[in-house]
Amino acid sequence: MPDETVPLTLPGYAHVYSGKVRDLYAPVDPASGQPRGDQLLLVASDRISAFDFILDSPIPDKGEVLTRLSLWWFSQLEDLVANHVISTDVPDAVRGRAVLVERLEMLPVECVARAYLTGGGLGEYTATGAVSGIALPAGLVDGDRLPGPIFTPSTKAPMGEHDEPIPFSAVEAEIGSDLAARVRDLTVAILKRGNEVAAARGILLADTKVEFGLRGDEVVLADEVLTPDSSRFWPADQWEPGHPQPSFDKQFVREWLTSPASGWSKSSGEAPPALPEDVVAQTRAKYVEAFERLTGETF
Ligand SMILES: CCOC(=O)Cn1cc(-c2ncnc(N)c2C#N)cn1
Repeated sequence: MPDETVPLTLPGYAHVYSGKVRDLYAPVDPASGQPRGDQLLLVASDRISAFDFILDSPIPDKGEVLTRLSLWWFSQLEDLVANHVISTDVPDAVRGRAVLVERLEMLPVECVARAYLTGGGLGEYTATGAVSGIALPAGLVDGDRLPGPIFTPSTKAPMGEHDEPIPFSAVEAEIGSDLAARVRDLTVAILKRGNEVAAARGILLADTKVEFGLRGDEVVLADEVLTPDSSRFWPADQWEPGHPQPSFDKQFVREWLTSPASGWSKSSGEAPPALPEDVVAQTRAKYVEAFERLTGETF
């Protein structure tokens, strides 16, 4: 298992940035020896995060499963929005879990849409009756489906910090009203389409986070799209509003980490212990199941 904690050395590529579970590289121009300014290599690791920690136990194939799922969604969404994908012809060391993408002028907004009320959105609703300034019907409980997906943007917080919810007016102030309306409408449409496809396969997408960049005046979908890392995946057959829903992909991890068997406490502030092999295997199987159910392909 490669060491997932440090960026890989990829001959011909310069490391640009590491997120919690993905790393960004730039191809190096052989003539100048400088990183190219027009392309990036987006590499998904097998790292998994839970309770805001990056766990010591990588999940084998997670990077490849989520990369292939994101690529499938990009193609499913091409009628709605252009995307940044150039090629999957990438170095052998990251084959299957990396994508060569067009470097865009990224918009400084985490574009979140919610089809169900939970997490931070539920907290805001409980306190104010609204989410991102959007008033919602009274009496909603954790896990309730919203009348329709709503746009609930956030700031792009530095690594390790939580994104801050911002009202639509702040997005307009940041990127202008026209562009704000375009990314709002696209984000909602992406989640709507995602749930149309996923519901028929027994999965509910409670919410999702997408990122857009600009290619001139054109809004282009970047980053990853509708994966279990960017969206809450819920098993449809266990959906029951009124309490936190089980996660399609992270339930085994969460249940073991919060069980006496782990010897760990969420409130301890300490890093969680490594996962037992069976929890790793069950979690891998859930990522593969989500991929196979949604795409109809065999991993
Ligand atoms: C470690 C992973 O970090 C991210 O994916 C966030 N991020 C995306 C970009 C980006 N920048 C220009 N063009 C793009 N096509 C992209 C993309 N995707 C930068 N950070």
